[in-house]
Amino acid sequence: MTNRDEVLNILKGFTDPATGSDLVASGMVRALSVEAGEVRFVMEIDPARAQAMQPIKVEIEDRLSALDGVSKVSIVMTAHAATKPPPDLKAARPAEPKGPQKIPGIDRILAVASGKGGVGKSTVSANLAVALAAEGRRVGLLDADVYGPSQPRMLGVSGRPASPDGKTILPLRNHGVTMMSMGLMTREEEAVVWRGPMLMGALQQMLTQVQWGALDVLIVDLPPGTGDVQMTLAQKAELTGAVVVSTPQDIALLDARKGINMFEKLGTPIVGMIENMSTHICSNCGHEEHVFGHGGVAAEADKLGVPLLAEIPLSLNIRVAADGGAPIVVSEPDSAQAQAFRTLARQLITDGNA
Ligand SMILES: Nc1ncnc2c1ncn2[C@@H]1O[C@H](COP(=O)(O)OP(=O)(O)OP(=O)(O)O)[C@@H](O)[C@H]1O
Repeated sequence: MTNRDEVLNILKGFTDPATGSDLVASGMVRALSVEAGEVRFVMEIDPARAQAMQPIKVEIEDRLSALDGVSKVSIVMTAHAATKPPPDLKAARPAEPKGPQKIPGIDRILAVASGKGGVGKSTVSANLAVALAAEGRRVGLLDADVYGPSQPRMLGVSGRPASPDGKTILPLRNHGVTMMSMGLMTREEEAVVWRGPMLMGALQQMLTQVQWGALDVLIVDLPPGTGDVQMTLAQKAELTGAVVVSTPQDIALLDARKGINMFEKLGTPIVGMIENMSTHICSNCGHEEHVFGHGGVAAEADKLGVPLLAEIPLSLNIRVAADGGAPIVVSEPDSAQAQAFRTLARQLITDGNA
C-alpha cells in the first residue's frame, strides 16, 4: 500500500515554476492525507497562477492514481493568503492538555526504572506483571525500551501488533498480561536512532492509541538512565509512582540515585527500590554468595528515605525462565524466587500502588 512518504517523493519530483523549488519545499502542499486508498491534499497557490498550475495538477493526479492501492486522488487548489497563515488543521482540534494527564481506563501507572542498564529491570517488570495478574489484577505492560525491547521475548509473544482501523493498535497478550512494546513498532533488523521528538510521539501513541482496555495498573518498563522517555512519561502521564531497580554494586547504586533524583524533580513519587541479583544460592551445593555485594540497596534506600520493596536473588532459574518466555512466577510458581515476586506484588497492591 502506498504511504505518505511515497506520495511526498512524487510531489518532490515536480517543480513550482514560480520559485524553481520542488512542490513540497515550496510549501504549497498542505493537509496531505493518505487513508484507505485515498490521497488528498490542498495546493495553496496565488490565484493568478491557478491556470498555469492546472496541467501540473492533472499530471500529479495521473502519477498518484497509478500508485499501488490508490483508488482516488483529490487535489484542491486554494488561494494562498499572503496576509494570513494557512489554516492549520490541527488548530481545529481541542488544545493539547498541559501537564501530566490521567490515561482513560488506566487506574494506575507504575514506572519501573533503573539508572544503569542490565540490572534486571525488564526481568523484574515481567515477573511483577504476571505476579499482579496472579493476584487478580488487570495488568498492562508497556515496554518503553526502544533500544533493547525485551518484553516480547520474556513474555513469550511474537508477531507484530495489528491496527485494523489504522488508528488504534491492538496489544498482545500472554500469561494474563496485556503487552505492547515500542520495539515492535520498528523492524527487528532496523537500527533504532530515534530523536527526542520521535520518542515522545511514539510514547504518547503507546499510551493513548493502544487498546489497553480497563486496567488496574499499567507497568512501564523504562529504558535505563534518565533520558527523553523518562521525562516524557512523567510529564505527559499522571504516574502513581516509580520503582527503581538496582544491583547492590556501588556503580549501579550511584546511577540509581541519579534516577531517583530525576523522578523527584519531575514530581513523581518514588514507591521504593528493589535489589536485584541480591544474593546467589548455588543450585548444586546451596552455598550462599553475595556476588555483587550485599545490603547495598537496603542501605541506600534507608539513606534516601524510600522503602526497600524486595530483594530478588541472583538465580539461574530466573534467567532461564525469562529467556524462555515464561517468567519464573508462572513457570515455577512455588519456587522461593517466584514467591519473592508474589510478595512484592501483594505489597504494592496493599499500598494502593498496583
Ligand atoms: N535475578 C536474576 N537472576 C539471574 N539473572 C537475572 C536476574 N535478573 C536479570 N537477570 C538476567 O540478566 C540479564 C539482564 O536482565 P534484564 O534484561 O532484565 O535487564 P535490564 O535492566 O532490563 O536491561 P536493559 O538495560 O537491557 O533494559 C538477562 O539475561 C536476565 O535474564
